[in-house]
Amino acid sequence: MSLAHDHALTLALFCRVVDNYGDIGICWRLARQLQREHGILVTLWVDDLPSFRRICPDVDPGAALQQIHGVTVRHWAGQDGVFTPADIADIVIEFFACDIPPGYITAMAQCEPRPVWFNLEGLSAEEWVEGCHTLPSSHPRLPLTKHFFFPGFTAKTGGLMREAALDEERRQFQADATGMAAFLGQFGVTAQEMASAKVSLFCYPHAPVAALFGAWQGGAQAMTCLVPEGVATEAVEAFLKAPSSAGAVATRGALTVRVLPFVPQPDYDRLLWACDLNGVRGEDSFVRAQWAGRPFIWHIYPQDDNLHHKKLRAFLGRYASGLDSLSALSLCWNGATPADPDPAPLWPAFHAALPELHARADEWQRQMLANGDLTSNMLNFAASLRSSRPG
Ligand SMILES: Cc1cn([C@H]2C[C@H](O)[C@@H](COP(=O)(O)OP(=O)(O)O[C@H]3O[C@@H](C)[C@H](O)[C@@H](O)[C@H]3O)O2)c(=O)[nH]c1=O
Repeated sequence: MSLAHDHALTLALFCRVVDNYGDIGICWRLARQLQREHGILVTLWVDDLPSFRRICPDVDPGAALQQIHGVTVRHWAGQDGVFTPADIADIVIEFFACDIPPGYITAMAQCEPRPVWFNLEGLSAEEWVEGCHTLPSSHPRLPLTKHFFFPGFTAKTGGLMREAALDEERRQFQADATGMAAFLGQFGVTAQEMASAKVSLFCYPHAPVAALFGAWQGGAQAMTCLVPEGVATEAVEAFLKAPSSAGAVATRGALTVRVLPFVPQPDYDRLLWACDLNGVRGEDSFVRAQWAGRPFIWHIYPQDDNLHHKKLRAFLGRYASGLDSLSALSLCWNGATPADPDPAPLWPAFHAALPELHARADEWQRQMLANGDLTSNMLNFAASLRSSRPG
C-alpha cells in the first residue's frame, strides 16, 4: 500500500536519552534509514547531543539545529508552546514513551488530517508483545490516537531494524580478508592477533568479565579480546595492569586484551562482522550481533526485580532451544544463576559448541529476514492507517 501524499512525507522522531547509547543509537539508525531508503524528511529531536556524538562524530554538541547525513537534528531542550499545525510532521514517533512536548500534541490535534502517531517500544521476546503490537490508545482529551509499535522476533511483531544493503555489505566485508585486516589494523590489531580467535566485548560493568578472562588466559587457543574504551573497565585494567585507554594492550597466557576507541556506529557493525564471537548488550548492539551472523553472548540491560532475567529467558527460549551451552553461559553471564556465578567452568562446552552456534546464527538470520524490517513494517502500517482515515 502506498502513502498517498502530495509532498515528501515528513516525520518527527523524539528521543530522550535515558542512559548509555541505545536510545539514540536506535533512533539515529531509524532516522537515517527513513531518510535514505524511503525519501522521508526526518527531524530527529534528541535531548542529549554529547551522547549522540559518541556514536556519530559529525554531531555538533552545541547546535540547536543541524543537518547530519540528510537528517534534521534538533536539540530537544524543553521547547513547548511554540508549535503550530504547520510544524507538525505527517508521522510522529515517540521513542520508548518519551512524552513529547504537550504543545506539540496540542498542535497535532489541530492538524487536518491528523498525523499518524506511534510509540515505538523496546525489544522483547516475550509472548505478550504480539498481543500489544499496533494496539491503539486514544488521547484522554484530544481527538488523537497513538499506536504502539513493537519490534520483535516474530511475524506478529514489527520485526527488527535492518538496512536494505546490510546483508550484502556484511557478506562483502567478511569475504574480504585484506579489507578486514585493514579495518582492524587501524586500531593497532597485529597480524598475530588477527590470526587468533577474535572476540568483541560490550557489556555492563557487572558482567563477570574477570572470570572469563581467566578461562581464556588459561585456554589452549590464542584469543584476542577487543574491548571499546570505557567498557568493563575494572576487569580490563586488572588484566592490563594499566589504564584502559584506547590502544592499551597486554597478553597473558593465551589471551590478548586490546582496548579500542569507541567507534562510529557503522564501524561498530564492521567490528562485529570481523570477530568470531561478540559480547553485546542492551538492544541495538544485540540486534546488530544477530545481523552479523556470528555467535554472540548478550548482556541484557538490568531492570528492577530481575525482570530482565524473564526477558533473557524468553529470548533464549526462541534462540537457544537445544543449545544448552549457550543458555548456561548466557544465564550465568547475566547473574541469573546466583548459586553458580562463575562463567569459567562453562566456557569449554561453549567453546566446543561454536560451530553449532555459528550455524544457528545463520539460520536465525534467515528466520528474522522473513519478518521484514521494522522501518518498512512501520511505514506500511502508517500507510494503512492513513488510507483508512475518513475523508
Ligand atoms: C561499543 C560501541 C557501540 N556503539 C553503538 C551501538 C549501539 O547503537 C549503541 C549501544 O546501544 P545498546 O547496544 O542498545 O546498549 P546501551 O547499553 O548503550 O543502551 C541501552 O540503553 C538503555 C537506556 C536501554 O534501555 C537499553 O535497552 C539499551 O538500549 O552504541 C557504537 O556506535 N560504537 C561503539 O564503539
